[in-house]
Amino acid sequence: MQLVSTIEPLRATISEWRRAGLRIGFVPTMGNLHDGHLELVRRARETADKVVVSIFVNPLQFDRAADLAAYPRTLEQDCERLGELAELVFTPTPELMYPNGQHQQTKVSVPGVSEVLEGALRPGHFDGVSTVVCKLFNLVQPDVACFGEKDYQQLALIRKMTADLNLPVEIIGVPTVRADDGLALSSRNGYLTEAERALAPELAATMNWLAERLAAGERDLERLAADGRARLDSAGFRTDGIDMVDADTLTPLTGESRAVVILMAAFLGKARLIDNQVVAL
Ligand SMILES: Nc1ncnc2c1ncn2[C@@H]1O[C@H](COP(=O)(O)OP(=O)(O)OP(=O)(O)O)[C@@H](O)[C@H]1O
Ligand SMILES: CC(C)(CO)[C@@H](O)C(=O)[O-]
Ligand code: BAL
Repeated sequence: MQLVSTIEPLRATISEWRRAGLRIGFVPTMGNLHDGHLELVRRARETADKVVVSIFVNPLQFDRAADLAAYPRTLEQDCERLGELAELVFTPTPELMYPNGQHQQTKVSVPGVSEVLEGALRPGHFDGVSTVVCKLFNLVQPDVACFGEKDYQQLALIRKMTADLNLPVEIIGVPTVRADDGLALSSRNGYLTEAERALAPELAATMNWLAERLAAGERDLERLAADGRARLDSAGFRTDGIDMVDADTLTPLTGESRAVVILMAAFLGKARLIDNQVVAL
């Protein structure tokens, strides 16, 4: 596996692969790789000849400075975990990605989806995500890119950006990888104390409970969200958001809606955990 941190050798390798007619798969990450990330890499492998993984803790998408400072950076361990699963790992610095500083950077902003739900809770977050992913797509020039369904709204944002800008990249969504007790794998799980980690599966359990009630025909969404919030808060979480919206449009349910997505976000100690589940209507 080739480790590259500047643009010139990245472009040289990509050009060589493209000239040889090889199909390039891409998995953007912020590092601290776990089995969820490896599943994305395996999925990319299935469809591509060469796989590129980027590891970049993108300052543009952090709305809290403390969150950015604390974010785990474990490059050596990440490269060991990847082994030969990827041909190239791209690890740019913030200076390389934003040479004129973050304020002077041209931004990509996806209307609608970037502003609601998680976008309203984390101002500027999704503009940071769409901007960095667009730049990474231009650098890596992948045929296909894999994103986790765990970040449901992010996946919707990337799909819309790719379609709206006619980017020649196929986007694949990969189902959430979970620990045996149901907790969605996340780099931020590492912030949990042992006691908090034992409590953490309650987030998925509460989500499943809401999903069952929806599947059984309950439609009072305000009541469901309030019940979910009460259950999480009494278990020791600080609920940040529980939303139930149209799974295709991320807007309020209508008579036309085919499925609802439950979007959960809650703080547990220092960690902000998210999860989601789609329920057919
Ligand atoms: N449990 C998981 N299952 C499947 N995909 C995942 C999982 N966790 C993260 N991903 C995906 O991996 C990609 C990189 O995500 P990222 O590096 O932010 O990891 P993360 O574990 O979600 O970290 P964070 O705690 O910051 O959210 C994204 O497409 C994300 O959706
Ligand atoms: C897609 C991404 C790598 C962009 O920085 C990030 O938002 C993530 O890790 O999900
Ligand atoms: N996994 C989404 C990236 C973030 O939380 O900043």
